Amino acid sequence: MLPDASAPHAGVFAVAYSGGRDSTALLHLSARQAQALGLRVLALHVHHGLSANADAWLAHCESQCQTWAAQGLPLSFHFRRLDGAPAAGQSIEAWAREGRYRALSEMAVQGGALLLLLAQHRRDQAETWLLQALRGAGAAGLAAMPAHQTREQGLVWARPWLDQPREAVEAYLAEQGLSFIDDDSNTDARYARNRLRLQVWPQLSAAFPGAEAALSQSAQWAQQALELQRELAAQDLPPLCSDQGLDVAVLLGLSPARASNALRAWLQQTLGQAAPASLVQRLLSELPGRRVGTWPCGAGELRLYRGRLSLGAAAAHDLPAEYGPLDLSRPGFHALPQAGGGWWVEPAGEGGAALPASLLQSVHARPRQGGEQFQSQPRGLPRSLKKCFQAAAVPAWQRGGPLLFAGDRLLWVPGLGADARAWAEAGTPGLKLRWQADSVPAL
Ligand SMILES: Nc1ncnc2c1ncn2[C@@H]1O[C@H](COP(=O)(O)OP(=O)(O)OP(=O)(O)O)[C@@H](O)[C@H]1O
Repeated sequence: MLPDASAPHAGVFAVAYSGGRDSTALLHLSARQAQALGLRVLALHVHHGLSANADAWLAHCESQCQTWAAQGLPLSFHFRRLDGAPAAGQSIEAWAREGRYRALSEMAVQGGALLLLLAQHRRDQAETWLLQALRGAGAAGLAAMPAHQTREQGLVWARPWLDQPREAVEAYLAEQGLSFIDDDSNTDARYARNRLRLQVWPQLSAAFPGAEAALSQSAQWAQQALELQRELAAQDLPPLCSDQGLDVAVLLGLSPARASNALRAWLQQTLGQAAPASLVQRLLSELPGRRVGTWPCGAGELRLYRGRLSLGAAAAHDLPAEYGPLDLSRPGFHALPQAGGGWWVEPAGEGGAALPASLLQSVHARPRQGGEQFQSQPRGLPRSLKKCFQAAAVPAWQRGGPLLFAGDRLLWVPGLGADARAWAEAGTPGLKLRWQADSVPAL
């Protein structure tokens, strides 16, 4: 059992232990150093359930740790089995990596560790750089693996051997007479890293003996370049961004490289993940000179309207016909899946541009049919919806969603709000509605 997480402390650290060559050496050396320093080590193993040998690896790791603990090394062994399966479109490798990271992080935090060590070394770093270069990566990919990184719950993930040659790890294993697992999948040529290791690396390092050191040095330069890109984007983005989206004229006023950097950073922030290079390139070539436009982005779309680029859900489904009666008189979210969204209903003080709850007890949702008249101010006149949308500068995608009626009386229109003829009287509490289309799924 892992100790209780409630009290993380510097006396414990964790090592991710696959049982392979590198993490065997790292765990053994760390445990010896921990012994000298009076610290404790958690050896963390993840059973992916993918190989027929996974049970044997788990058993090997457990018994190795028991042996070392019996010899007086201050370590304890912990493991987690992954369950589930890759999501549609997700590679087995990506699924295993995500699951492994999550399991390692949870076990480390649960065990009270603030530091988790991984055993990648300089050869791994050089390979990662090459693999990224072969995919056409920019600074973010070429930066390869960071030496340390603070992640969820303040846990620091560190790779203390990134500047150590693989030979140093092998020499340590030989010197200590340590045994380790040889993962059979390491020879599977379907994986790009294995092809690189088996077919390319021997020839590359024979022809360029300094390749490992040089490529991992390049990764360090790329890390610096990446930092600079981030710092520049942090300066450039605030004046470009508002609730309405990204100011395209100001973006395009930047130098091309700086505009591309700011756009990538904005997309990353907006989408919660890096945007495909093809989307960034397309936007940079198509945005100049455009006044309006839409670009598919995952299941949603990026939209240009009145000079601002923003992300929205793809156009809401049209309501097939009338729907109701609906009771929207209580605050909260009222879903209408048939129309691809729902209404947020919120109290709005007394009077003003809000609807009385009594009117919302029994309403009908209808698609726009043409000819509807909307009145935006109590002293105004009803006007066509088209004119009202234009006057209020409501972009096309905010006009999606059904209209609300009480009988034949128009109460509410997405993007415009409550019709002034239906507003709650002064002194009467009112409700405000907002249409929310279903969220935009990830890319
Ligand atoms: N199943 C696992 N359980 C715990 N940690 C793991 C596991 N797989 C990988 N790791 C950690 O991630 C590091 C990188 O793993 P990867 O498989 O990419 O490298 P590797 O060079 O084969 O390492 P090793 O020789 O230690 O297996 C490992 O050195 C180890 O610290």
